[in-house]
Amino acid sequence: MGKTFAEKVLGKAAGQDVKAGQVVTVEPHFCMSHDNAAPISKTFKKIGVDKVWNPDHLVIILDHAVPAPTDKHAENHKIIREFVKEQGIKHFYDVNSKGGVCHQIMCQEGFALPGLVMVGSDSHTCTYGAYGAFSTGIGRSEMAATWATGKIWFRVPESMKITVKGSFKKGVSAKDLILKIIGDIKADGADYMSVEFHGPAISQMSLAERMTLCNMGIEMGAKNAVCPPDEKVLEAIKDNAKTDKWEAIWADEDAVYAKELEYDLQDLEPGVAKPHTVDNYAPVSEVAGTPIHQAFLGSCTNARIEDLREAASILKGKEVAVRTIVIPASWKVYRQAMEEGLLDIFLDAGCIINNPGCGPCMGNHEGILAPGEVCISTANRNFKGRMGNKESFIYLASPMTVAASAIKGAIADPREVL
Ligand SMILES: CC(C)[C@H](C(=O)O)[C@@H](O)C(=O)O
Ligand code: SF4
Repeated sequence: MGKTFAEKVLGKAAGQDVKAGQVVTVEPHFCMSHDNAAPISKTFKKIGVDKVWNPDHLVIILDHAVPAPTDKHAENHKIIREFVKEQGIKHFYDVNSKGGVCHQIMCQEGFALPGLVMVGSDSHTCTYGAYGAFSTGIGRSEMAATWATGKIWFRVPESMKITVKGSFKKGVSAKDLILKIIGDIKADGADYMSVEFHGPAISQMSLAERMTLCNMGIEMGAKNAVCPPDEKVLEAIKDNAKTDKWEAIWADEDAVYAKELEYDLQDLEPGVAKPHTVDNYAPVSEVAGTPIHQAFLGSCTNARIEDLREAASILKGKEVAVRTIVIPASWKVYRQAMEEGLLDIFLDAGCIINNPGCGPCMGNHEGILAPGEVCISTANRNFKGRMGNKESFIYLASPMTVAASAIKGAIADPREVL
């Protein structure tokens, strides 16, 4: 009987033949933390060991509130810098022009690699599945213990196979697909499962699109989400892989799945997640005309160069009707957008551009909403209070839908402006 991706990768890491349901202990390859490395370092100290098991396996990226918006944030960053120095951690991305949103940096800088087991103290660590890694978010105490021991246990997850065929129609993108899937199976539809994306449409997708899909795996409860490590992945990592310990691993043809779903992109239209849950799906046509006060084009879900290009294609030569905040996923993306003239398009349209980081995605700074305000956002969560105020409303959508809505001042179908 064939094996799933999760069974193969965790089996390899554990050095034994494993099946879903079995518990394994493995050494994760990279352990990612962001601003929460400060509380993790405090827990780590309490464990009673002086040094992390291997500083080269730790990656720390400041992104959640950068530059520090309050003295509390500044103190956190200071604690992290001291810890990084004390432990000799070389993979540290401080508040400078090499950084950006943690998940973007992990993929862009060659940490996300096929067949690696990776953990992060952030729920969207599942993003690295776009590069064929088994990657998952863990809690802070668990991260502290992993830093100390170099070990973590997992129950090998059951798997869900999502096969996608067809190609995106004009104005429709990977974000519309993942919002639709989550709307169909709901926030707990893939609880503790390894979600594998298969099919010809996935091969056609860029790594940016695959990252958008895998990024939102956690919003349907998945343990991890993953795409095949094909030629596109191998090409992307060939010059910057941070280790040679990776291996292109994929599920067997005859693997056994707990659940199987199929989507045809021909049937897909632009969609949104309505307030206040990510699985509250509606086709954009159903909510078109809803007035908005702010548009946000950013976050680890949708702020790569491909996303910015799509938004710019709609904003070019137009003017936004509401405040529109653009935050490229990293400084590398920022620079590329600058060179391609996209930043000029955004500025000419009246958008503002903030420094790469999480920005207002989880309500830390740079775009908090007022009571009663409505925001359309390319991020991945729309829970009550997520952007800083419990009386505000967030619609999640694709970069194209966000751009079209910014121009209208109300939720709009991008197909009407393209
Ligand atoms: C702050 C962090 C732990 C959190 C997460 O785990 O995802 C955040 O990034 C989010 O998107 O809600
Ligand atoms: S951009 Fe948003 S979702 Fe992504 S890591 Fe930052 S806060 Fe979390």
